[in-house]
Formats: sequence, structure tokens, C-alpha cells
Amino acid sequence: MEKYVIRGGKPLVGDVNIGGAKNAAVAILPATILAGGKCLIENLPCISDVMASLQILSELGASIRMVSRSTYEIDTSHLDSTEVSNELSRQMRASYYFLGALLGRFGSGQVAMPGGCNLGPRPIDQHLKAFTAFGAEDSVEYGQIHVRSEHLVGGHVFFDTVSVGATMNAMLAAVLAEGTTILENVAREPHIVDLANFLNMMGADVHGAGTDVIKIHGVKEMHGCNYSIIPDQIEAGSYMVAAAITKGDITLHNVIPKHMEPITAKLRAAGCEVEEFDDALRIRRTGELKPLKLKTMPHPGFPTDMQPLMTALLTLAKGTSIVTEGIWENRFRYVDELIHMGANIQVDGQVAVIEGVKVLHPAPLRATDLRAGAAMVMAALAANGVSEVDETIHIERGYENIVEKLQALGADIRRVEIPANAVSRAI
Ligand SMILES: CC(=O)N[C@H]1[C@@H](OP(=O)(O)OP(=O)(O)OC[C@H]2O[C@@H](n3ccc(=O)[nH]c3=O)[C@H](O)[C@@H]2O)O[C@H](CO)[C@@H](O)[C@@H]1O
Ligand SMILES: C=C(OP(=O)(O)O)C(=O)O
Repeated sequence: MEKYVIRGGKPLVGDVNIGGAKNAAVAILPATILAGGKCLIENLPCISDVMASLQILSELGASIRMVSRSTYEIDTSHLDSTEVSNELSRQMRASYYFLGALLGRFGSGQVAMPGGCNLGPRPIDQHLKAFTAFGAEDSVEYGQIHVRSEHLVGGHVFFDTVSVGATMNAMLAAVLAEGTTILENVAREPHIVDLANFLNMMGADVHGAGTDVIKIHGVKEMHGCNYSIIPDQIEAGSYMVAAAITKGDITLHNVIPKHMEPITAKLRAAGCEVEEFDDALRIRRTGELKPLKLKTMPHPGFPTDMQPLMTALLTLAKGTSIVTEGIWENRFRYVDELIHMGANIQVDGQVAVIEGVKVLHPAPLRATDLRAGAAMVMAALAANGVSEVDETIHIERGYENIVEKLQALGADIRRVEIPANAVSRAI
């Protein structure tokens, strides 16, 4: 196991390249199953969720060739299994996309209950509702979810709640189903549009992604293609927070400024200057941080995955901020770690009231999940002195080369191996 040792208090300055979007990549990789052929996928982020997805594909029988660090050729012509192994299913949330893709191509798929960040209950009833509307049956036994259908047909689904995962899984299952599918009350995140574009490049007929109704005409077969994944909105937003919290000046490359708008608007309101270019953004802060009111919502609202990072930032704003979590029941578990650093935060249910403090103090910190972990790194970069962040395995599910990227911006951060005997003593 590893921890990050961070000596904070330095403004971060320079340029950073943003990788491909985790939440697009983890749906696009299972979607290659539908091609039954060769896909060349570019701009894949080098993160553990992507490595696990590639490993699942390989275990199902796909042949995989690494072309470069961020480009892989995946040939799904000859798969010989429709069951995803337990260990890999549980490593990440997005293993549920293998259900939709395997059902779509083979009429059967099995995965164990997916893992991912612990943000409170994470049901998959809306995924199963869509599969049922397409004529599939499901069973959940001994922690295994199995979906199957003799003959998949298009259907009309009105989702009870706006769900990224259910929208994408329904798309995966519907593209090869016979007839027309209409999905209403769907999610509109940039990764939904990216998946639709990828499916269409493979020969699918998907319309309306990015609005709240998606229409799909089932096609008889699909084929391989070359595709480049969109940049990661949340990784980019995290480096924007790094500039804001350290009074730095960072230019982010390989971003889509339009995707960043909900985050850019809030950071400007907090007193940062943000300049937009074609595929780059420059953010700097020279003055005081202003307090904010923000509520997380489905796209185009403020993304929940940025919530812990913004809360960390607002601990240093001059005045009272109110952050409301509108998506997840329990996404403030990390707040105690910030309180150990001297932050003044009161949480009541899904609302956090943050009284800004002048400084954060260094402390031993725990990455309770992926974005909470990133928030700890940001807080540690702002604190004068040495902090340590443990359980970095969560962070590396979603941030490629975070240590190296921060070092290149001038941060004093290093990865340190925790000796196995120290880990077993702590357990
Ligand atoms: C791999 C991935 O892309 N993860 C993202 C995805 O998670 P994920 O796809 O799991 O999140 P959803 O959009 O599905 O969840 C949104 C809300 O809907 C509820 N719900 C969801 C599905 C369902 O069948 N029933 C149900 O009630 C959830 O409990 C939650 O309250 O979108 C979330 C919301 O933007 C992000 O925080 C995650 O980073
Ligand atoms: C919650 C997240 O990821 P996952 O859904 O993969 O757990 C996230 O990316 O912030």
C-alpha cells in the first residue's frame, strides 16, 4: 500500500495535460463488446478502473494490444464467456456496464454486485427496469446479478430518477435489440453523449443524447471503429481547485471548456479568474476566496463528483458557504478529515455549512473514497507543513499520474510505500 506525503503551502503554477474521462472510458470499453470486431480506443486515462475494465475484456476472451499508454486496440470478435469474475466486478462501480453490453450482444450477462465509492445506497433498480422493458429477465443470487433474454426487443422506459449508469446501460442493451427504444428522463452528462457517439461510430442508430430523451433504432449488427475519448471534466475541475486553493496559476490542456462551465462559473464566483481557449483553460487566484452556495445536480448542474473538492476549497473562503449534496445520500463522510485540519464545517443530512478559516493545518488524512481523497490532497497542498494521505488506492481509480502531474506544477508531494507489517498492525 502507498500513501502520499505532501508538504503544502506553495502556489501551484504551470501547465497540466488532462487525461480521458474515466466515466466515459468505463462505459466505452464494455461497449466494444457490441462491435464483435476491432476497435482502436484513444485517450484512455491510465487509471486502475480502466486497467480493470481491460482485464475484464481480456478474461471474457477479447484480444487486447497496447498501442501506447493511452491507446489500446481491442478485438471482441471471439469472446468465450459472458460472466465477469467476482474480484474484478467488485473493484469498481462501472462493472455494471458489462451487463448491458453482454446482454445486448449475447442475450446473457453476469457480474457480481459492483463496488466503487461508498456514497450511501447505490441501487441498480433503474438499470434492471430498462432491461425488463427490453424483454430480459434478471436474478440476483449470492451477490451475482444475471440478466438474460432469448430475444431482446426495443422498449419505452421512463426512468424514475435521472441516472447516469441506468441511461448508459439501457443504451448498451438497446442498440442491437429489435425495433425502437425510447428512453425518457435520461441523464445528459458529457459521457452520455460520448458513449452515444461511440455507439454510432460502431454502426448504432442513437439520437438525442445530451437531451432528456434518447431514441434508438435497433440495428442488426455493429462493427469496429477508431475513437478518441473526451477529456475528464472532473480531473480538470480538480486541477482548477488546485490552482484556486494554493493561490496558483495553472493552464489546463486537452479540456472542453463547454463541459467545464458549471465548475468555471462557481470558481469565478469564488474569486478566481478563468480564461477559456479552444481546448485549454487558464485559472489563477490572486485575491481572497469568496464563500459560495452550491448544490450538486445532474448535468448541466454542478457535478456531485466535484463536491468534496469544492468543500475543501471553501474551508478557506472568507465567510459562510453552504454546500448541498443533491445526488448522493452520504457524500460528506470525508468532512471529519478536514475538521482535523482545523476546518469549521457542520453537516446536517445532505447540507454542509462551512465557516471559512484563515489556514488549514497539516494532518494525517484518509482518502475515504476517490473524490474525497482528491479533496484531501488539495487541502494538504494548501496547509503549511507536512500532511500524509492514506488509502490512495481510491484516488488512483480516477486520477492518472496525480503525483507526477502535481510535482510538475511545483507541488512537494511524493508517493511512499507503506511497509506490509505497518499495514497489518494498523488493521
Ligand atoms: C462510473 C460512473 O459513471 N460513476 C458516476 C455515476 O455513478 P452512477 O451511475 O452509479 O450514478 P447514478 O447517476 O446512477 O445515480 C444518481 C442517483 O440515482 C440513484 N439511482 C441510480 C440508479 C438506480 O438504478 N437507482 C437509483 O435510485 C442513485 O442512488 C443516486 O441517488 O454518476 C454519478 C452521478 O453523476 C457520479 O457520482 C459517478 O461518478
Ligand atoms: C463516484 C465516483 O466514481 P464511481 O461511480 O466509479 O464510484 C466518482 O468518479 O467520483
